[in-house]
Amino acid sequence: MDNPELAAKLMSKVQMAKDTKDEDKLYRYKGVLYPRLMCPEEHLKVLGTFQAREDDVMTVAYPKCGFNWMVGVVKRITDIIESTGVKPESKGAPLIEFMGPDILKDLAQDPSPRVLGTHMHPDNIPASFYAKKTKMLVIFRNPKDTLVSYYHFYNNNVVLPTVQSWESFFSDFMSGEVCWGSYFDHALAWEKMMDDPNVMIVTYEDIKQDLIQGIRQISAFFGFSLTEAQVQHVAGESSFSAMKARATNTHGVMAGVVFRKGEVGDWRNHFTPEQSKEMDEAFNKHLAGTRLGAKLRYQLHCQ
Ligand SMILES: Nc1ncnc2c1ncn2[C@@H]1O[C@H](COP(=O)(O)OS(=O)(=O)O)[C@@H](OP(=O)(O)O)[C@H]1O
Repeated sequence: MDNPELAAKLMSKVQMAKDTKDEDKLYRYKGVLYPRLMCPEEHLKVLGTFQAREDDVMTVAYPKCGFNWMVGVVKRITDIIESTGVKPESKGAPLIEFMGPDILKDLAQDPSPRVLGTHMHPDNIPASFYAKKTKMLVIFRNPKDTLVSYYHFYNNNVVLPTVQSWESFFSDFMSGEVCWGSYFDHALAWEKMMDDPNVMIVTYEDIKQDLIQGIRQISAFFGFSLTEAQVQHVAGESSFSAMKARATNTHGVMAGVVFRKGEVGDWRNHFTPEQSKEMDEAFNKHLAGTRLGAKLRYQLHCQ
């Protein structure tokens, strides 16, 4: 793995998970479930004091919406900036809620631009990101594929409890009883920020359809100017197969857990007609008529 410190840390979490009972793996903080081994309460408690910078490069996503993909893209873009002499090295896992007080202290010394990320609900992102007007790239994904990806993630990730059944996970997801809370709560909160010039919302499905255009938009949003050849290079390095091939280096023991299938529409292999209808109704109830709902092109990808 590129980062031996991160590799060792991930390995130690895996070991700890093996010694932890399933019922102890999650806990609730302010009403929302979180994975205890990755972000214990002391991590969440110090988040409020996080000092963001105006030039932090921030990626935000509800779990399983394509966070690692976008972080991969952003890292490739900042690597290019680095190699032109603007930026020295960047560190491994960028989720601020996984860091804890010591790593956060070190991070304060890191040179800009820092590549950061979070799965936190927008209301729980440290206030300094909003105060500093830090640019935030948000990736969303259709809820049916998000649910399927999350189901496999729970089952393959030792830090999370194994789910009892597909049916029970389906119902937990629908009621928001999963880590980081309800998909719909996150979506509705971002919907309110669609006009914020410091927020850019993209969808997994649109980026999958046109990665090159996505990279052009993302680099322009963060104020990085790439040549067309550099855009093509980043795209080549950010395809699912390229990222999966590098995953043992970039994600250590989590490689196979994070880079699973990388497709649009896998929900068709999992959902019963009744579950599909239930999700359609939930989507209509929460997101029909919203701009984020339209952006997700639900009818195209989920019906
Ligand atoms: N390069 C690329 N192209 C297409 N798809 C990709 C890519 N990288 C990751 N993925 C897929 O994204 C899903 C994981 O989402 P996250 O990274 O948000 O998961 S996490 O919550 O941060 O663990 C997960 O989706 P599923 O395969 O459907 O489970 C990954 O395979």
